[in-house]
Amino acid sequence: MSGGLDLRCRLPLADFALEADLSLPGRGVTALFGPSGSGKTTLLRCVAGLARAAGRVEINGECWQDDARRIFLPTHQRALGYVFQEASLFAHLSVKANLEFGLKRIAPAERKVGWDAALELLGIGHLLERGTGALSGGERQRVAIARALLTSPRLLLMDEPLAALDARRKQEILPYLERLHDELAIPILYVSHSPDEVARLADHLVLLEQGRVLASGPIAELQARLDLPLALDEDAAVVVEAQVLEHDEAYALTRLGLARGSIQVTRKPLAVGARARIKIQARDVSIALSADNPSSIVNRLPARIRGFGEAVHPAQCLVSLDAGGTLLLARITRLSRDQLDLREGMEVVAQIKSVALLG
Ligand SMILES: Nc1ncnc2c1ncn2[C@@H]1O[C@H](COP(=O)(O)OP(=O)(O)OP(=O)(O)O)[C@@H](O)[C@H]1O
Repeated sequence: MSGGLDLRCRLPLADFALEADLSLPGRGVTALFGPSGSGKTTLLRCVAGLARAAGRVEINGECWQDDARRIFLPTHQRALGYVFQEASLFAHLSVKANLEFGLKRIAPAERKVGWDAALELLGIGHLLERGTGALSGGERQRVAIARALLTSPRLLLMDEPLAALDARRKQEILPYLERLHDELAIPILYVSHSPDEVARLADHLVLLEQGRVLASGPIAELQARLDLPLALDEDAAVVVEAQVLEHDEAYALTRLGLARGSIQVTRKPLAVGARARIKIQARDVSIALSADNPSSIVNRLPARIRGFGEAVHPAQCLVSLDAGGTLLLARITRLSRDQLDLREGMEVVAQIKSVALLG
């Protein structure tokens, strides 16, 4: 395999065994998601060479481990950046000196992320002369990420980088992480417990359970699957990539284009043509048999029923829908399903009551 991340890791520990075979995209953010103790950190440690799993680790054509060929690069020979929950900066050095430490590890000819680019991406140019003790938690984390980037990694490992921050700081730092995602070609493996973070940042999702891969795939596909725990969450939702088509100033609405068709959201300060990631919760999607009936719901998309699943509450069921290539999840009552006589393959209208713009 030349492109992408090829991870085959087997690591038996005392009461736990990691067994992961993953082929992941070579760019963008892959989120590792799963309950506490499912093996997320252990997998990152195996990729970093900090834990000695059996198997193979190949990053966009660069081999870091292949037992069959007796290759095992020690961590310091793997071009990776590792960002932890708590930023591990050198306390006695200024921000600038911390960053220079990252940069100096790489010969100038091999640098892929320049000094100015890293400062700009993380918005930390004004902090250079500060001591690390004079930084907020969010600033510390941005400096730690910039330091990791200055080592020009071929892979960035992030283990719950926002977990130690309060809600406000999290919101403050998320836009910077989104920029990394949009502007860098470096793939990111991102461990998180937070469905919100995952929805905002991830392109690809790996669900882990007890050391095994429950599912791996594009985020929208996994979120719409009825056989995975994600669909059972009270806040179950799908993310949808959309594009700003136009603004309707008279009604203060913005129209977003989907794979096919479009939806309208309250006026957003976005340029026409800009990409927008939106989240549609299962509880906000209802189903009608046709679009003929007048309704106050603005967003109504023709859709085909892909299947039904059980919901947590026995009064409800889940419906997976394909609205012209956009996958949606609806949570409706079983009573409505039977009264409307909904069946797999049926053409219906998905009515979307509310859409959240992420970011
Ligand atoms: N060195 C070790 N020796 C024995 N068991 C270990 C070792 N390291 C981790 N484990 C066990 O492996 C399992 C997976 O741990 P890991 O930290 O990878 O999970 P996680 O999904 O990252 O969890 P969390 O979300 O709580 O951080 C746990 O049961 C843990 O106790």
